[in-house]
Order: sequence, then C-alpha cells, then structure tokens
Amino acid sequence: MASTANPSGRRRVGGAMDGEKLVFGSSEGVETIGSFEEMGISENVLRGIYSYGYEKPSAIQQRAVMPILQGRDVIAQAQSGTGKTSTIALSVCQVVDTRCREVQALILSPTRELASQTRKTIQAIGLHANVQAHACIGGKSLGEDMRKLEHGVHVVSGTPGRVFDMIKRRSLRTRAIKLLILDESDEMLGRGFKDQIYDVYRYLPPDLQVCLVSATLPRELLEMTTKFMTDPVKILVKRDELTLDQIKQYFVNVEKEDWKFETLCDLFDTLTITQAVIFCNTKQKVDSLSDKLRRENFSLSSMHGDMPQRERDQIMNQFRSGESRVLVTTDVWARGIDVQQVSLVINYDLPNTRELYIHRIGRSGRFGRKGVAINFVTNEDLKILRDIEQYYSTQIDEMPANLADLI
Ligand SMILES: Nc1ncnc2c1ncn2[C@@H]1O[C@H](COP(=O)(O)OP(=O)(O)OP(=O)(O)O)[C@@H](O)[C@H]1O
Repeated sequence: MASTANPSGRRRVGGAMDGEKLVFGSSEGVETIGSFEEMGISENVLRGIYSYGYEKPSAIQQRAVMPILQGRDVIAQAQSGTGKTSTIALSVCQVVDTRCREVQALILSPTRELASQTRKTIQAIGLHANVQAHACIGGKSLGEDMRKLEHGVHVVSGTPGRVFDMIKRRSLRTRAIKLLILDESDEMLGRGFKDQIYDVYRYLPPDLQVCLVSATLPRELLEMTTKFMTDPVKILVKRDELTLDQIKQYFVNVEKEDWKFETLCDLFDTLTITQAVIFCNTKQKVDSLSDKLRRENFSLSSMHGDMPQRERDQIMNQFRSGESRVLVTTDVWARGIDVQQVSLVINYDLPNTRELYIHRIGRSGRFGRKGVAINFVTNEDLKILRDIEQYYSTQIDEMPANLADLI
C-alpha cells in the first residue's frame, strides 16, 4: 500500500509550510504477519515475548519485524506508544547469536532514560534466550561500563556520547556489530546529535544493517537516508493519521503567561486522579514551577537534564512505581519514555516544534489506553495551536468542565 509521508520540517511551530512537495511513500508489498510464531522467532525468544505479556504483534511489529530479521535496512514510523521500541527489542533478541559474546547490535537513543528503558525491555524479552544487554549511558561509572563490556554482552543500548567514548577506549569492540538502530531517529539525525552519530558510525563495519525508528520522520530525514542506507524498507504514516484518536486534546486559553500558574493549581486535584506529566520548555522553568507548586503544598516530582544522574534515576523509579503521581519536566521526557499509567499530559508551555507536540502528548494513551492532553495557551500562542491542529488534521477543543470524567 502506498502512502504519503509527513513532509514536515524541523522548525518552530508556526513556521511556513513547505513550498516544495516531495512525496515519500511506504514501500510496496510490505507483508503483514499476524503472529509472532509466523515470524520464525526462536522458541526461547517467543517465551520471552509471551512472558513479557505480548500476545499478538502490534501493527508496526506485524510489518517491521520480518524485514529487520531478514537483514534489510528499515525505516519504521508508527504512532506513539504503538510498539516501535518493542519492535527493536524483540528483533535484536532474535538477531543476536548468544554463543558469541561480542556486541552484535547497537541501539542509540537520545536520552539516558530511554536507552536504559530499552535495555530493560531487551533483557526481559531475551531472558530465556540468555541475551545480555548493557546500557552505555552518560552519568554512570566508566569503570562499570568497561567491566560489563569486558565481560561480554550481545547488545548495547546507549546514548551517543558514552558509546563513542567506550569505542575510543576500545572497551566497546565494534567488529561484530551487524545491526545499528537509531531510535527516535529524527532527533538522532537532527542538529544536536548528528556529528556524534557520525563519529560512532565511522567505527562500525561496512556491511552494517541500519534501522531508523520514530513516530515523526520529517522530510529532511528521509532525504538524508540515501547516504547511509541501502534500499530501505519503508513503513510510513501519513501525517493526518499521526495523532491517536484515543488521546483527546484540549486547550485552555490562559491569556497571559502569569495566569498559567493559577490555572494549574485549579487543575491539580484532577491530575492526581491518575499520573500526569507537565512539560515546560526550559530547565529553569521546571525548577521555578516546581518550587512554586511545592510552596502551595502540592506534591510532585521534577526532573531535567541538569540534575545528577543518580537523582534522575531516583525520580524515574518513584514515578514508574506510582509513588509520585505528577512529574514536571522538560523535553528530556518527550520521547519514548513508557509509563503506562500516565493518562494526562499538560503542555504548560507549547513545544518548540510540531514533532515534539506528537511525542509529548504520546506520553499518555500508551498502547491503546485512553489519554488526555491539555495545552496552556496565551493569546499569542493561539495561532501556533491552530497551526498544529491544521498540520496534523486533528481537533483541539477548549477544555471541558468535566475533565475528570474523561481521564
Ligand atoms: N505486541 C504488544 N502487545 C502488548 N503490549 C505491547 C506490545 N508491543 C508493545 N507493547 C507495550 O506498549 C507500550 C508502548 O510500546 P513502545 O514503548 O515500544 O512504543 P513506541 O511506539 O516505541 O512509543 P514512542 O512513540 O513513545 O517511542 C509498552 O508498554 C510496551 O511494552
């Protein structure tokens, strides 16, 4: 089935629409395979998949797993929370030869939390197959990384900086790596990470299989892939199909920045019915908003990239376990993080790109669950909100009074 892909650009929300219309479609004849057994997955990996709670492959898994297992380069796009990272996890478990204690698959992710979440999923799915995965992420002990790598692992899931460091120190040997996966690939190949990815890429064997995965794949990214991918299998989503129906989107017109805080305080009791994530655009704002909320005796956690890793880990654990119910954070949390109980996302500030909007609201409504996203907009923001709405052909209504009933 052919379809047009998202021809967006990574620009500020509200930027001009593309003049040029370059059309990228999904590859013809991508097979849909309705069960994990039919994918030829080994018994041990199947046991891992089933004991992890998966019964049937999701739409993206039905399409993307087979081409990955067949050794093809793959570009896989699917809506948030529909099983892309899990596609990676179960595919690498099948691809690696556990008799060889060398790194055979390398997964790069934009944040330490996502890299470590992916490692855990691989470890769980690969339990019976004895797949050893290690998270190579910044902020952790170098010595520990070296020890683990020296001991021998089959898969590394990491952030580009630490992975490159380990390669340069020759702790991470690259000669047996046959598969490179860039999760959140538009972010990984965007301005912030591109050079680091290239640094790593140069050390990888020439006949490498490359897979790119993301909910958002802007045109620039698809154009760039011809340089390092060979005849990739493409599974793409039209941009008007990218928002999920089960995530209801609303806005509150707070009119002025100064009035956001009061609006949030009014909403706070509703947030704690479930688990909620509140996004701000800067670390400073996360700190100042959290301080203000605490002074009003509201209970919450906050997290951003300037905190020591130990503290970040602690906060993640508390939030994952449900011990804390409201998290105030930056875009460090926008992509890939999976906490199924999150059913409410608040954009205290509207995100800086259209892509981030999709990723942020996708922290709720995981794998078919219900979700609600609320956007705080000032008078100046209204135009940006309308642009997002139009861009994704979606509907963002004014927040109703009975919000609690919708969560
Ligand atoms: N086949 C499946 N059956 C049941 N649950 C699944 C299946 N595949 C994935 N899940 C669960 O769905 C949730 C979302 O999966 P995952 O994180 O892989 O989605 P994603 O598409 O990568 O999300 P994002 O767009 O946020 O990166 C996870 O909790 C995962 O364990």
